[in-house]
Amino acid sequence: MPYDPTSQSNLNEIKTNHIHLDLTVDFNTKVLSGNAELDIEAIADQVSYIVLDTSHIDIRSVSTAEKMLNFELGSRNEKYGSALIINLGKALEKGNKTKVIIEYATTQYCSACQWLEPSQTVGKKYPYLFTQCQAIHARSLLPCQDSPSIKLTYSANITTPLRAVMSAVLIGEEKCHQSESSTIAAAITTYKFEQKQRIPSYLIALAVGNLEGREIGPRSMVWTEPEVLEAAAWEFIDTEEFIRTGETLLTPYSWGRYDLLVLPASFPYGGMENPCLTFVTPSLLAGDRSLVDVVAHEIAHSWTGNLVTTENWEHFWLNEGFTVFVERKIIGRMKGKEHSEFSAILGHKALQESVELYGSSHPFTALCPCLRGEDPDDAFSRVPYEKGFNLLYYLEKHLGGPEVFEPYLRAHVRQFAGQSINTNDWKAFLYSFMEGNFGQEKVDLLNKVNWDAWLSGTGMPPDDNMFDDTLARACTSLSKKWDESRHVAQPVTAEKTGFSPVDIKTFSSTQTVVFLEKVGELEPLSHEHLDLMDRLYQLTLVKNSEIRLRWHLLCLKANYKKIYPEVVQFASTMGRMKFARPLLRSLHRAKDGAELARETFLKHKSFYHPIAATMIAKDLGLTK
Ligand SMILES: CC/C=C\C/C=C\C[C@@H](O)/C=C/C=C/C=C\[C@@H](O)CCCC(=O)O
Ligand SMILES: [Zn+2]
Repeated sequence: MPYDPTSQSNLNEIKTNHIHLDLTVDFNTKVLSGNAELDIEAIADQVSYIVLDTSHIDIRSVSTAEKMLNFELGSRNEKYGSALIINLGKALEKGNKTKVIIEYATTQYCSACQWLEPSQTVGKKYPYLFTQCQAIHARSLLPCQDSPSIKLTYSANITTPLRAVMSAVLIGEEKCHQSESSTIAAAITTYKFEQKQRIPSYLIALAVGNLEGREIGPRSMVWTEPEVLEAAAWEFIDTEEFIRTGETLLTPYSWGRYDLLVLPASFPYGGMENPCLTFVTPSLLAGDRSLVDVVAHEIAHSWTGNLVTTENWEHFWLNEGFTVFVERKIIGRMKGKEHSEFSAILGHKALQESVELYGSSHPFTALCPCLRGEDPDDAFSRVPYEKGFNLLYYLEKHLGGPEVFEPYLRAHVRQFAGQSINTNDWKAFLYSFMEGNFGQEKVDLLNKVNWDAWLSGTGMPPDDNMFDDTLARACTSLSKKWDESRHVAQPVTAEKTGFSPVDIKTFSSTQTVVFLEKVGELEPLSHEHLDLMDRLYQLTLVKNSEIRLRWHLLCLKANYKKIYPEVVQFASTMGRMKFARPLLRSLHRAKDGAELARETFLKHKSFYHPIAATMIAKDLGLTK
C-alpha cells in the first residue's frame, strides 16, 4: 500500500490510471479553466468515495458520463490544501473502474502557476505562463492524487493564443479563431498532447508563451523566446551526447523526445526534469557551455526519478542522489574522471552548507527525513542530492568499484522502471542483486555498512569519501595566498602582494567558483583586499551566474557595501532560488543590509515564482 504523508488522497483505495485535461488559457484573467477527466480504478473493495488533492482551485462540478456527483471540499490544510471528497453514489469493488469529470478553474493563489506580464519576459511583447509542480504543487494545477506513488498517463488539449508546450509529445494542433485580446493578435489554437508513459503528477508541466523551437539533435529541440533561441541552441549542443552516454551507462532512452525549454529568469530552479521537455533556467546561458552539467543532470532523471520514482518525498534521495550519481558518471565519461570528482568536491561543500544552515542535528539533514505534517519545500536542500550521492559513491567503492556497481545500477533501473519505490525496496534489491551476482562476499560487505547512520542519522555522512582533487589544488593554493596576504601593510597593492590577473587566467569557471568558495571559508578579507581582488580578476563584471553568486556572497560576508547594489540587481532579476535565496539571506545578515533585503524582495515580489516568493518571505522573517 503506498504511503504518502503529504497527500490527502485515499491512496489505499484508489489509483488514477489516466488524466485528460481540456483547458483554456486566459491571459487577461490569468486563469486556466476547463475539465480534468480522471480514469480511476479501485484497489480495495467497497470504495464509495474518491478523495483528491486540490489547492486553491475552484471546483465547479463533478460528474461521470451518466450523472452529476455530490462533492465537498474539506477544510484547508495550510500545507496540503483542501481534499476534494467525491461521493460516487455507489461502491466500487477492487478492479472496478470509473471516469470522473471535474470542471474547475485555477485562481490567483495557485502556487504551481506563474503568470508573467509581457514586461517580465525577454521579448517584452507577450505574456507567459509556466508551471512548476514538484513537490506538491500539481494539486494547484488540477485536482489529482498528488503523490509520486501514483503513476499515470496523461493527455491534454490546451486552447491558447500563444504556443503551448508540455511534458508530453505534441500530437496535433487545431486553429480555432482569432484572439480577441487587445495584446495578443494571434489565432487561438488548441494544442494536443499525449504522455504515453506513466508518470507521477509532479511531472505534469505546461508553458505558454511566444515560443520558438530549433533542432539541436536527432530527438531534441530547444524551445524559448526568439530573442534567446540562438544562444540556447549553441549552449545546449551537447544534449545528444549526454543522452547517448546515459544510454551506454543504463538502458535505452525510453521517452522518445528529449526537448529543452529555456524559461524566463523567474524560473525557480536550475532545471526541472519534466519528461520529454526539461525546463531550464536562462542562467545556464553562460556563453561558454560551462554550466551544462544541469542538462546532464536532467537527462539522468530520465532513468532515475522519471522511470524509477520515489514513493513519497521522504525518499526523495532515490530521485536526486541517484541522479547526481548518474550525472557525474556521464560527466566522467565525457570529460574525464577529474571533472566528475571536482564536481563531487563542489557538491560536498554544498552539502556542508546545507547542514550548517539547518544545524547538524536537524531532522531535515537525514537522508530519509520524516515529512508528516511538513511542507516538502521546507525540507528541500542539497542533502538528498549530495548525501545520497555520497552514499552511492561510498557503496560503489566499498563493493568493488564500477565493475560491480555499474551492472547493479543498470539492473536497478530495469528492476524498478515504471514503479515508485522507497528506501527499503531499494536496499532489498541491492542485497539480492549483490548476492545473486557476486555471492555472499558482497552481502558481508553490505552488512558492514552503517545503514542507520547513513539513512536516518542527521548531519554529515558517517563515512568520508576521498575525491581526486587534481582540479581543486590550484584553487586551494591561490586562496591560501590570499589568506597569507593579510599581513601586507596598506595600501594593499598588486606589487606588494604579487597577485595579478594571470592567477586565474587558466582557471575554468568552476575553478574560479571553488577558489571563491575557499576564500569564503576564511575569515573575511579586508575591503582593500576585496578591492584589489576585483580590480585584478574583474569579478563584479563577470556574467557567469555561479561565479557571480560566490563573489557576491564573499563580499557580503565582509560587509563590503560596494557590492550591495550589484546584489540587489542580481537577486531581483534572477528568480532561481539557488541564487536569489542565499543572496537575499546574506544581504539580510550583512551590516545595514536587512532593510535593503526586505525592500528588494517586497518591491520585486511579483517577479518571483510563487514557490520562490514563499520561501524568500520565510527566509527574511516576513512570514512563518
Ligand atoms: C528530503 C527532501 C524532502 C522533500 C523535498 C522534495 C521536493 C522538493 C521540492 O521543494 C521541489 C524541488 C524541485 C527541484 C527541481 C530541480 C532541482 O534539481 C534544482 C536544484 C537547484 C538548482 O540547481 O537550482
Ligand atoms: Zn534533480
